Amino acid sequence: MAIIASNFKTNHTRKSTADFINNVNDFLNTNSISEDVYVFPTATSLDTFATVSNLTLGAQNAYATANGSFTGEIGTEQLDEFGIKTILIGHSERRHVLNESQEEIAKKFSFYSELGYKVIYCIGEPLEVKEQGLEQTLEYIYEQFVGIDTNYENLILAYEPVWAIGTGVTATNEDIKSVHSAIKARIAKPLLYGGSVKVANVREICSLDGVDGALIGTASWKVEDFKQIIENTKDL
Ligand SMILES: O=C[C@H](O)COP(=O)(O)O
Repeated sequence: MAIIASNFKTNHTRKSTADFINNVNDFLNTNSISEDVYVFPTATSLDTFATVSNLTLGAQNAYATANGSFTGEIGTEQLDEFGIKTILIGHSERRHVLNESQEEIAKKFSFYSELGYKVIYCIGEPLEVKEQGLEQTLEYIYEQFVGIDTNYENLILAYEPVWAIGTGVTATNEDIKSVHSAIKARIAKPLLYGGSVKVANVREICSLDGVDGALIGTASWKVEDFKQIIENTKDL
């Protein structure tokens, strides 16, 4: 059974997020779909929704704190208000656009894992590393596990090559298989693929050996497309 996750990034309003969640919830409920589905809205659109048990709302990011003086950040006090117990950590845009260091990421991981949060932990290499070959790629990826307890029970991994994110260029099946099998050989955790997953290729990608689901940005933001993605990966 595939795990399907939608990362809204900086898209959707409170209203459109609520419409999206309720629509997906009705879809899962009516069609008795039991895939694990995650939605990561913006922090301002987090809310309490009555959903089926296999639809989970998560935070795209939060600071390693309950509360305090961290301007612009949210902590567990704000997440608790909506019962949010799932978080993305190490996303490529946090690493490469917001310049979060591995040390900060590891600190965040420790904080949220100690609280029992489900963590979707992202790893992936930029283009200049990929061009150096598989060995360098894996070396780069393994550095992203420094300080991370990969035995943590509530851990899901997501391999997202930076060059494939939001570019429309999906990694080839061979690329995905070689990186996934190497990571899987080291870490026995569910492993999602992310990077230009689309309605048309999601089933093929999620059927590959070592791929347990997909973390999707762009192609998941229209609710009809996201429902089609869920439909396309049914019964895998
Ligand atoms: O979190 C999702 C990934 O960054 C993939 O984004 P994308 O589907 O727009 O390439």
